[in-house]
Amino acid sequence: MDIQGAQPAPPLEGQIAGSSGLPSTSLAAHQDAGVSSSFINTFLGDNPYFQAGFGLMGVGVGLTILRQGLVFSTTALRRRLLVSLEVNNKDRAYEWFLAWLAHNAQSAPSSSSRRAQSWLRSHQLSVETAVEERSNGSSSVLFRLVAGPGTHWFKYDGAWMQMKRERETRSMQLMSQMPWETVTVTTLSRDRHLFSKLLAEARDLALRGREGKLVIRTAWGIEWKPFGQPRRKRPLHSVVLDTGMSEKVEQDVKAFLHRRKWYADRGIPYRRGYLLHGPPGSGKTSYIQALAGSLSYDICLLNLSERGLGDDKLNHLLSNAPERSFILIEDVDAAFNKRVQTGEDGYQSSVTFSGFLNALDGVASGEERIIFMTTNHIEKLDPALIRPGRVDLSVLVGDASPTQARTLFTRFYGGSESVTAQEVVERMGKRVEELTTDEMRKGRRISMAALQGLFIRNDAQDAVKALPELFVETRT
Ligand SMILES: Nc1ncnc2c1ncn2[C@@H]1O[C@H](COP(=O)(O)OP(=O)(O)OP(=O)(O)O)[C@@H](O)[C@H]1O
Repeated sequence: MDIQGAQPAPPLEGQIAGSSGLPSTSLAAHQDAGVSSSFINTFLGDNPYFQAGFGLMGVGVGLTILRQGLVFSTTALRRRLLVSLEVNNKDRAYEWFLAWLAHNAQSAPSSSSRRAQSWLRSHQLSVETAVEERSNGSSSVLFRLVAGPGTHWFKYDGAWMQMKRERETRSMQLMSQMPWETVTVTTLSRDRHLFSKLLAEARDLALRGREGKLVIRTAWGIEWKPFGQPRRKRPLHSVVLDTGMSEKVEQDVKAFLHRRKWYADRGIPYRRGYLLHGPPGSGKTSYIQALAGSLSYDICLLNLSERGLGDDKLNHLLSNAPERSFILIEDVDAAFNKRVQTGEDGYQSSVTFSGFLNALDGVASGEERIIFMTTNHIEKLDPALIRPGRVDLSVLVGDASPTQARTLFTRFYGGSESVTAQEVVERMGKRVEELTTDEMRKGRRISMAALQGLFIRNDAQDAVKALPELFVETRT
């Protein structure tokens, strides 16, 4: 092939003029225009660089339009076909959902629950450590693998779901100093009804784990957070108080709980304060925990010496305790006996005595509130603290009375099927009561905690023998 012949002839001025369609007389007049037109044509039509630039630009624009079209149609499709659920770690459902997912991941797919077949499709896992208490009192530490930050897939009730766990690393929750986290679950729109089922299952699983358990919360900044795993409830009758005392407190709390409307009708703040005072080891704390458990209440443990706790935070915490919970302030005498609260390390808390009094009965107090305070030294308490309205019922929980000692003995060693064994226990129980009465006449006492220790260490006969040695002179 003749390559020369195939090349276009170089353009001539005449050809350009001719091609413009002008008569030859106007050629001179339009010479300038012809020159520039020729220049543009040369530049646009024949310059390979310019042609390539235009081509590239065209391709770029085309691609951008295509991409935007794709984004647009994907978004539209997502909107129509997919549905997402977002839960952040401020919400209680967050923990429930992760625990539910971990639970099903461990038991699937041979799980007895066919509906909740779910398992993690991911290599990004986080560990959660839990302490499991067994019915015989022993406990073991369990590691549960939960979905870590990243993308995971699971199947629930026949529907595939994508779960994205994201952690915000640049900002922290102000009070708890925990990072913000979000879980987004996405599935097909037609399966949206599964979200509420799934959340209900997660909630039920969490609550089932708490059934028969007592949740103890402590303050984290201005929030109440569970402290450790829920504990097994202690039966109320296992805390042996002096005759009628347990019933007195229990009935008072129950009566209060039934009088919500009565308080509202009279415009009285719906709150009640209890003070349990007495020597160490007499069962004050155990009783409050057992009572909370028997009423299906939780405990919010408030430490007034806590670093960083000021009047404002205290006020907020007391006004925003979770529903169905007792606020427990232990050793309240230690906190304010000099009206300045000093921690063991010399740290002085910024909670002031007047701030505490205001928080107890200030205007900001929340709806229902039950506060229990304990002390070993009621005489050290400021009268302002124990006046009615702040403390409505004050109960002395003392050292073991003869009846208490005998009841505790029977609880430890009784319960035999055999009549003769029961008789022996009964006889020895009476002996414990006599011994205790004798010692008390001499002005000597024993705490319930010491009795419990004695009964744990010895069999019935040895316990009765060793009993007199444990009495101490009455405390002044
Ligand atoms: N009345 C009681 N009945 C049964 N057990 C008791 C009783 N009193 C104390 N105990 C046992 O003694 C231990 C200590 O009890 P607890 O902490 O409740 O006493 P406390 O009065 O709150 O003591 P402190 O004033 O030192 O805080 C617990 O293990 C508890 O089981």
